[in-house]
Amino acid sequence: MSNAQKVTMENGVLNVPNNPVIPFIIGDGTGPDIWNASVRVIDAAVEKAYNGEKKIEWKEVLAGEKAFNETGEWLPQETLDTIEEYLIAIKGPLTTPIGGGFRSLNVALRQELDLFACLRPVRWFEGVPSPVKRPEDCDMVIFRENTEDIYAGIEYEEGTDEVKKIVEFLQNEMGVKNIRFPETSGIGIKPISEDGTKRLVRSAIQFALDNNRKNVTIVHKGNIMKFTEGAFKKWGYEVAEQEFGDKVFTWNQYDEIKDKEGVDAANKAQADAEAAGKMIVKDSIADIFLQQILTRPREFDVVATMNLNGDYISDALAAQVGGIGIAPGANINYVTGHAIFEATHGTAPKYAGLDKVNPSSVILSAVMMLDHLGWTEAGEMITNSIEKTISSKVVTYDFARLMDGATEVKTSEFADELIKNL
Ligand SMILES: NC(=O)C1=CN([C@@H]2O[C@H](COP(=O)(O)OP(=O)(O)OC[C@H]3O[C@@H](n4cnc5c(N)ncnc54)[C@H](OP(=O)(O)O)[C@@H]3O)[C@@H](O)[C@H]2O)C=CC1
Ligand SMILES: O=C(O)CCC(=O)C(=O)O
Ligand SMILES: [Mg+2]
Repeated sequence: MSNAQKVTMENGVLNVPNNPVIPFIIGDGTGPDIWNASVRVIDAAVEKAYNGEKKIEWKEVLAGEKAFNETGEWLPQETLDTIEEYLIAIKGPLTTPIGGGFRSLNVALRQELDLFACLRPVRWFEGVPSPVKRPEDCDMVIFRENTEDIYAGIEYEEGTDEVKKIVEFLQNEMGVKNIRFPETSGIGIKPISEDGTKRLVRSAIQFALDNNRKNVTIVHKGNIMKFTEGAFKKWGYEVAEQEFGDKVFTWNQYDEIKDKEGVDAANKAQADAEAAGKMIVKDSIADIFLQQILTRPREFDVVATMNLNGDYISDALAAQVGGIGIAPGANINYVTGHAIFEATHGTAPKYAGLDKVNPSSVILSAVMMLDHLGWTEAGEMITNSIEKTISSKVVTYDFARLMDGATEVKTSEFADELIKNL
């Protein structure tokens, strides 16, 4: 008889039984290849780390093509209810059609379950091929706001009655004169709120303090989008100063001191704060940020940003440490405890069913999940095995094409190798 039980959360603390039920979504495209390899590695690590005393009871829930084929719905309510009930889940990538069709199921899962923080750690593993000279200098954690921004899906298609109404409202009631081609524009709306910003930046700062990270950078395009991205910066600094004032020093405080007392006083205030062990909270405009993470990655650590910036930054930083094949992530609501772990990459449809792509992103997402559950020994075992396997140059196609003397293996064979090296 199965002893499987739910993971629960009480007073902000997760309660994890030895046989937790964890729902999983297999994913579209390369999802099944990756999942079938990953689950073997996760189970083997848990078995070995706890001598069989702990075991995950996997519960499949449907989304995407498999859900549509079996139920006629892309994201059945039962899937949302199950994840709501069992708290922690893991998923493969899901396809989103471009320019029409249904809206992103990945985004829908995040919004429906209010998983407001998309956490994407970016670090280099010894031996992984990278386009930069010193990939080891890149060690960052992205906190991407996951429920707002243009991802809220408030968009009106060119030529429709809806867009006509919006354009007329903007022109007639709001005095807008600069819609360049009003007859042929589609319109998207970008909501960014104080509540949404503050809960995200609060989580990022708390994470940075708990994990002894060097600094938090608020990344925005506030010079152009003043009341959305600019407000994100303002509210971000407010959280930092009002809620973490004894633990952080902000560049906003630096600027205020500089304006009143001059640059020397501001430099001294920052130096004193750092000497007192305070963490720096700074900000960067998104375009220059994308240059500086390449040229001076050591200056950045935890990154707090909005949904679209976070999406771009995730893939750009992944490239720096070896690519999207080794880029894990988690979508978390720190208040309710709900979390869905998933890779940064998508379904890579051209490789679907070929048993070819790198499963490391999903496997490392599972490591994040094991750490989140407090099963750090199993997570560490997997991380060590990935390092050992890559160092021995046994890798999937994405790394093999960039490495001299590599042995290219299939997704399933890479998993075999990881299990052998646990
Ligand atoms: N969270 C999610 O579920 C996400 C879903 N998507 C969806 O996925 C679909 C495809 O999106 P697309 O823009 O092509 O992006 P993808 O991330 O799916 O793939 C782009 C490229 O990245 C490389 N890649 C992706 N996954 C792996 C892997 N596991 N191992 C090695 N290389 C990998 C491949 O590069 P190469 O060609 O160089 O070999 C691939 O062609 C879209 O429908 C999109 O909406 C996208 C992102 C996230
Ligand atoms: O939902 C999608 O199709 C894309 C999502 C995405 O790019 C991401 O989560 O980084
Ligand atoms: Mg993306």
